[in-house]
Amino acid sequence: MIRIAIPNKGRLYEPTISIFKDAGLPISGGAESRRLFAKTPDPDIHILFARAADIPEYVQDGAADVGITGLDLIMERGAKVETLLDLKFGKASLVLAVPEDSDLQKAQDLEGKKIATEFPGITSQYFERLGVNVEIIKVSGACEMTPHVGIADAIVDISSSGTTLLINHLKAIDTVFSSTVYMIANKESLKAKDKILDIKTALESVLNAKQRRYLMMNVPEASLEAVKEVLPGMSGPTVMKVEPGKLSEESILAVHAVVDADLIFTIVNKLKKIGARDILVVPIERIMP
Ligand SMILES: Nc1ncnc2c1ncn2[C@@H]1O[C@H](COP(=O)(O)OP(=O)(O)OP(=O)(O)O)[C@@H](O)[C@H]1O
Ligand SMILES: O=P(O)(O)OC[C@H]1O[C@H](OP(=O)(O)OP(=O)(O)O)[C@H](O)[C@@H]1O
Ligand SMILES: [Mg+2]
Repeated sequence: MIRIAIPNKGRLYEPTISIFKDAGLPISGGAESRRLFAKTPDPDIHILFARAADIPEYVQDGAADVGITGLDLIMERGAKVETLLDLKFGKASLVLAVPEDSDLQKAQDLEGKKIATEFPGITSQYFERLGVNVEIIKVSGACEMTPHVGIADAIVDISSSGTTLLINHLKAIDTVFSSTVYMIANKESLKAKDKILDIKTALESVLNAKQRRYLMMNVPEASLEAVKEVLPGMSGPTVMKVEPGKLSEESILAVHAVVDADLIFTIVNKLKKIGARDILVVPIERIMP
């Protein structure tokens, strides 16, 4: 049996549910129902809902074999786990920020100052690395308020859009840590349970697919070589003969290819110019190389 701990609420909940669904492991009976456990279509794979911040510990201790949570939370706990895969969502930075009218411009200017944070571990490592002595004040929320009430001179806090800093008249002067969500595993479980790597492969296939599109088009046979030049494809395009219709004797081929999502705009324009038509761009659910 494999137990996967996933966030039970907050920003990471929905995208985690969604990637498991796309990976072919839809989770039935979500955390909205206040349940602690849920099932997947694989009778061997069970879900445990937990606070994102507690997941590194659960995985380290073996309460869960696999966990999905933010790299910042994993580092903060100093959890001894295997980091298997960057899932690329839940992007956020831990930034060092000071009041916007402050003269403090860089970490070195904070010698002897007070820093409020929800991440004392990562923050103290950051200042130690720079050889700057600071006093760390641990808070458990509303960190942005602390410089304005004399509790701290600066903060290290999560920033994503930057809106919260702006509203609270703070400016970031350095990035302390960049975080995304990771799949982690218990070290012993990883050695004993092969299926953990199958789960990793399934999640990886969803990430691969997100960056690609399936392109379908009809091409006059005479344009095939030109079309092939435009299509970078994973391997060469698939080419199929289209049965001639009643109205046209022209020899038409159906061409299919997988292409990089970032290149779609350029490629489709080129294809139109060299005679491709009936072009369809389709999302892909998973790609297993
Ligand atoms: N804008 C953001 N604010 C806070 N955390 C974020 C943000 N974007 C991504 N994250 C990541 O989400 C994780 C924190 O998730 P958590 O569920 O603890 O907080 P939350 O989504 O703010 O929920 P809540 O604070 O309501 O419990 C961290 O790994 C963090 O890096
Ligand atoms: O750069 P932004 O997009 O504004 O996001 C950053 C803010 O979001 C988080 O707070 P959250 O809303 O989770 O409230 P919390 O402090 O109660 O966790 C985080 O602690 C910052 O305050
Ligand atoms: Mg929060």
